[in-house]
Amino acid sequence: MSQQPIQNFYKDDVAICYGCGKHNADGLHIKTFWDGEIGRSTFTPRPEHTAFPGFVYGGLIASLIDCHSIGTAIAAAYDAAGRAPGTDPEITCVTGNLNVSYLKPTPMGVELVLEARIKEMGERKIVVTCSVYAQDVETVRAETVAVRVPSRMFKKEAD
Ligand SMILES: CCCCC/C=C\C/C=C\C/C=C\C/C=C\CCCC(=O)SCCNC(=O)CCNC(=O)[C@H](O)C(C)(C)COP(=O)(O)OP(=O)(O)OC[C@H]1O[C@@H](n2cnc3c(N)ncnc32)[C@H](O)[C@@H]1OP(=O)(O)O
Repeated sequence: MSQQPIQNFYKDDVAICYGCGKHNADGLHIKTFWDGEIGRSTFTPRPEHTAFPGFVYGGLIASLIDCHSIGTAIAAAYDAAGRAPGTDPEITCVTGNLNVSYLKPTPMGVELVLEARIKEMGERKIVVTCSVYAQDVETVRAETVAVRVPSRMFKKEAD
């Protein structure tokens, strides 16, 4: 298991994502630990993440899956290239597709565990599956298409 989450290696000037940017003070700070096979993450929803009494808002869960799956794709892509995370040239992905199945209501008040795996590793397209567990019960399952993009693609012209 990597000691540091992949998000620690995102470049400072772009690490402002609401879900996982270390420089977004109001963000969720989702962290992905990749062990070469599985990307793992944990998150304990706060009261403001409630959907209805006692249960977690599905949009919050989709956000957790989104950034964790993209983080898993990026970590796995560095691995597949035989490179240490964060080394140049930077590997960056965006979400092309996010498909979430809510299997059971997800309870508030417990730590959620996310496990993500690589289903397909292409040149540009990386397909990631992800399950969310609450007290060892799988409540949500998702499949995400991560698409590799040039890391400077979305930078502002002035930068
Ligand atoms: C929104 C800006 C984000 C900018 C980020 C940039 C830098 C950040 C740098 C470091 C940060 C590090 C990590 C990122 C941190 C957080 C991630 C948060 C996740 C998000 O919150 S991110 C926001 C939501 N996200 C978007 O805002 C995407 C808008 N969109 C586009 O920018 C294009 O639409 C794009 C690039 C997706 C594709 O455009 P394209 O022209 O490059 O793609 P192309 O046709 O060449 O396809 C190549 C292969 O991807 C497959 N493919 C393409 N699109 C697909 C789709 N929609 N569904 C399923 N598969 C798809 C094809 O089937 C083909 O597959 P194959 O190779 O197998 O043939």
